[in-house]
Amino acid sequence: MSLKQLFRQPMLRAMLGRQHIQALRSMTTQSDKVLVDLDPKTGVAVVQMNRPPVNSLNLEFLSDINNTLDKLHNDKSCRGLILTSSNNKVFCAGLDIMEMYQPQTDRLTEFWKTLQNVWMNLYGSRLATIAAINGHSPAGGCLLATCCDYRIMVQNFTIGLNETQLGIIPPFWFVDSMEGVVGYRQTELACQKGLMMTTDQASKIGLVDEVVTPEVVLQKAQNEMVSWLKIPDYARQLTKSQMKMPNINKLRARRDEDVQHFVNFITKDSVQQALGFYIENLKKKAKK
Ligand SMILES: CCCCCCCCCC/C=C/CC(=O)SCCNC(=O)CCNC(=O)[C@H](O)C(C)(C)COP(=O)(O)OP(=O)(O)OC[C@H]1O[C@@H](n2cnc3c(N)ncnc32)[C@H](O)[C@@H]1OP(=O)(O)O
Repeated sequence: MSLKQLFRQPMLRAMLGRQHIQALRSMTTQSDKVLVDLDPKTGVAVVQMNRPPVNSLNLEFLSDINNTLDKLHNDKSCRGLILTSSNNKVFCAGLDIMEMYQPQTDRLTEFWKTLQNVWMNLYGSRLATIAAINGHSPAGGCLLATCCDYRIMVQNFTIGLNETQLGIIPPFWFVDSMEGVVGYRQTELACQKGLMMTTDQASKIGLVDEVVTPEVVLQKAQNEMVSWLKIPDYARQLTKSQMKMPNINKLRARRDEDVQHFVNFITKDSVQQALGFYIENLKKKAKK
């Protein structure tokens, strides 16, 4: 959907109002892939991922997400962030597989470093963060959701860290993110088996906090945010940082090693072959 079409959507217009559409327009001049609407009254920013067709995370999109997070973190009026998608079937399809297939090493390295930055920036955000998961959320999409403080997901979609099913290994910080939400045992099951869970299954293990219908997902996220923002920021932020810093420091200490592992792993012939088959199947499935 084009930006013009997006702005014309009655639901979006009603939800945001004229003033916000204006703010959204001015920020989209910086990136049309990440749409931001910061409500000056509440301090809540709705951030819509908008990279058609499926919000897959390539280097440029990740950089845009990172820049958006930086801007919001530097804006003192901003206290909360709701992360969602402009595509009402796919929240985020995870990493752009094309970044990993037959890659140039420099770009692959930059890609992974940027993903690490996004993770640290969102996972450790000073803002109260809520994922309004309005579509499928595999792999890197699930990672973004688990970076947030709270998850509200629309029924009848799927979510999970499915890397092992693709013959790849979820990095330790993907696993740490998941473990922080659902605990060790459920993470072990979910990650080793590469489980893609339905919204209901994810809700049963606590991977999502609320299951809702598509029409109300953003309103529910706004309502939930009100309760988070009733807590004094310093108390909430310090509590969050106390809980999240150990994992962030773990990645900081092993950043270069993690990049090296990723590059070595992805460039293996066997992994390239597996990715090639996977892409072929995705394309076949998309054509059907
Ligand atoms: C010792 C230590 C070693 C460390 C090693 C590290 C290893 C690396 C770890 C990296 C981790 C990876 C995490 C990832 O995120 S990998 C990506 C995983 N994502 C997926 O598998 C999702 C695949 N997509 C889907 O299942 C579906 O597309 C969907 C999201 C459910 C949406 O379905 P849909 O029916 O609405 O859309 P569809 O027709 O399938 O797709 C439309 C077009 O989009 C293309 N596409 C889909 N997903 C991706 C993607 N992730 N990347 C790039 N392109 C994607 C799809 O091919 C269609 O394209 P086209 O129209 O045919 O051109």
